Amino acid sequence: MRERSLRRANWYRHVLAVNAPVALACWLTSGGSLTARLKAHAGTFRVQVLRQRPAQCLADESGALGLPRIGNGRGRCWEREVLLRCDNTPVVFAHTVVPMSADAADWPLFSALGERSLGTTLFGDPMVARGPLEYARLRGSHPLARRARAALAGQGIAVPDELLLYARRCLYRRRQGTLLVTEVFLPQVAALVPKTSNTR
Ligand SMILES: C=C(O[C@@H]1C=C(C(=O)O)C=C[C@H]1O)C(=O)O
Repeated sequence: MRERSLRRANWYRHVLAVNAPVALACWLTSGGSLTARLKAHAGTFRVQVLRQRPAQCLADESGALGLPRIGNGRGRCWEREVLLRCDNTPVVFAHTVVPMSADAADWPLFSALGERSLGTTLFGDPMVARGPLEYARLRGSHPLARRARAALAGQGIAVPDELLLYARRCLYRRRQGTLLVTEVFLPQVAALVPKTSNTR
């Protein structure tokens, strides 16, 4: 039972429940496209694709996606993981899953995104409905905390296992499809400042 709890997070509808530092709470609760907000805080912005592959949904994702509980309780999905980089500094580890059962017409651009931001396809499409944000504090044992730390380690950036990472997730719907985006905010995001209007 303890092993299962280490792989899951408690997801809350209100950001106060995770007691995030103020500098992070502003990012966790920001409305609209995260891509657009990050671009407003950086000279350069990049989506670095880490992987896009078939995978099993994480233990605390199947329910959010409305997938039936099968076998070990986790359904098959398409998984996309990226680092969002501002002025080449990784600031967000993003993990997106789409149920394998989805019709290709539900998310027509998802499989061929490459380094284009997923946000540009979600926020530009009137057929996409966005659900409420949920927030969590990820312990070091959570799979997404481990993957975020591993991604940063691959860039020569060490994040201590004991450092709590704050995340948010949002369920998107289009036609009959669902898509779950989880964004893990990395410590470096707190240092971002808005570009001034006369910044070139
Ligand atoms: C949902 C958005 O798309 C962002 C880009 C992602 C990607 O390209 O995989 C994933 C999550 C988001 O941080 C957004 O910009 O709000």
